[in-house]
Amino acid sequence: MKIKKLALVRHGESIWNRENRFTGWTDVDLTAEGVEESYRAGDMLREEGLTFDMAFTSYLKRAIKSLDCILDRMNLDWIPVEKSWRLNEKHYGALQGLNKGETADRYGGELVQLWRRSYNTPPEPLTEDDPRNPRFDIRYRDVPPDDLPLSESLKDTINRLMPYWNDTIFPSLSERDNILIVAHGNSLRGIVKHLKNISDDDIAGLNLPTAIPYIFEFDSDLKVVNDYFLGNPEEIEKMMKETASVR
Ligand SMILES: O=C(O)[C@@H](COP(=O)(O)O)OP(=O)(O)O
Repeated sequence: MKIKKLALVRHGESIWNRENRFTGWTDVDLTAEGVEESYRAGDMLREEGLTFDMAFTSYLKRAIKSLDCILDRMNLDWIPVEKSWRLNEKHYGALQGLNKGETADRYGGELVQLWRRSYNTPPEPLTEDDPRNPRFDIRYRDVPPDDLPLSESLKDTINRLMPYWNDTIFPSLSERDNILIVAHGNSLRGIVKHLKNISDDDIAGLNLPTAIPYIFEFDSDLKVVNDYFLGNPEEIEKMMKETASVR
């Protein structure tokens, strides 16, 4: 039986990850460590003997540049890459740019955790005239304006992600052997929730560390038969705890 593989990788550390700020759709770059850990992710995938026929990423440079680093280390710079705004991070609304720890001090840790990890509750939206409204950003000019968010819950993120998963990413697995998605903490949590049928409550407990490949194996009927992270389980556990906290 031919096993097909999907690798999910959250981008390497971004400048706002380092500064502990809510990022969402803000297009911040990688730190030097973020570049290094993305290269390391490429090494891990190569050493695992994996190769990919196609890759998908978001419209945000922290994911695009991480993907480039991974493909570079795998000598796969040539494979087709498709970008979609639907793989962007959850839109963090008016929280974007704020320090996560300071926001918890101001509003209380519980409310901040609700904004970060609840399934249904979006943060306060940006105002329509906020210069950060994605309608003012040329990269989204082909997206129907009503589809562009001013804030999102995980549920909203999944709702805009699933059409792309169902119409493009998942069908590509029928034609290809292995595919790679480099995206974001919350957009990838949406994909994992779907693939593992995780409940709305339990998905709050999944915290994906930066640049750690998460592999899903599919049988010939494209049913998930196995999933595992690459790397040292104890270190990954520690990184997940760090991702979960607001510091
Ligand atoms: O938008 C952000 O701040 C982080 C996730 O933050 P949390 O939901 O973990 O607070 O997204 P990413 O760095 O994966 O693009």
